[in-house]
Amino acid sequence: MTDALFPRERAEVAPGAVHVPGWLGPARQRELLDACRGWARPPAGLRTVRLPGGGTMTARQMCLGRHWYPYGYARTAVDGDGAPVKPLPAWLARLARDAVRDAYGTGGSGADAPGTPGGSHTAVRDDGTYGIGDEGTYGVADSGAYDIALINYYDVDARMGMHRDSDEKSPAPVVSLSIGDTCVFRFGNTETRGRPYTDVELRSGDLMVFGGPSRLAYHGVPRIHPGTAPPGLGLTGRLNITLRVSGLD
Ligand SMILES: O=C(O)CCC(=O)C(=O)O
Ligand SMILES: [Fe+2]
Repeated sequence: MTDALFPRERAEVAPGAVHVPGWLGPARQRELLDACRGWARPPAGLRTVRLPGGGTMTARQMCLGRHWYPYGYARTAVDGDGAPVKPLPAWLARLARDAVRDAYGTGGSGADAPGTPGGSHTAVRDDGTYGIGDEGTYGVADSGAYDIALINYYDVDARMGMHRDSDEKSPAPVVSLSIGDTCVFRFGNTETRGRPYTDVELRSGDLMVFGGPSRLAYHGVPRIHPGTAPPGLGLTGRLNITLRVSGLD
């Protein structure tokens, strides 16, 4: 009921960090969920990530394109079963580009309406670069294609501590897609793990893009709200897909 009274709107959480609620429609969420179930199977499937300090991450993870481990990228699951990482499909790389366009433009057409132009104020320029207004390209202009996906699965008790996505060489924005249970996503600043930060509720289908001045901001997931996934989706817990440009050869 609250949804109907107060529709959630696109919001710039920090400069270059944009939340687009409901960007993925129900059909697109189900497609992504099905794809994730396939990628989660071995080889190089879902794994528990061990941290150098001896702890483990509570969110379990799998990767496409390149394998992320603390703290770098490899072509094989070096801290898992050692198998070659699965390729990032072209459709997922295109989805990332569309996400950047829609987050930094004004069209908000959503991923269920492919090809819908972003509107007269779209931030996609003639030379193919993006930006909010005239503030800059936020690192997209010179970047190559989106070539990495990190996919995190959170059960009810999983969290992610405040960290920066800093193992990529490209300044291109990080694209984050959420499926399943709602979470609290904490978006902070580039200096410290602490305040100031903004807590954003990410629900199934929501998009977050963070680039430009926010590309290296600390962020984390302090909490999952159990049982909040859309009833028809058939997922217990939360999946998050972050898409990145590696800038690696
Ligand atoms: O689950 C999320 O929303 C954030 C994931 C994240 O920060 C990461 O994979 O680096
Ligand atoms: Fe991150």
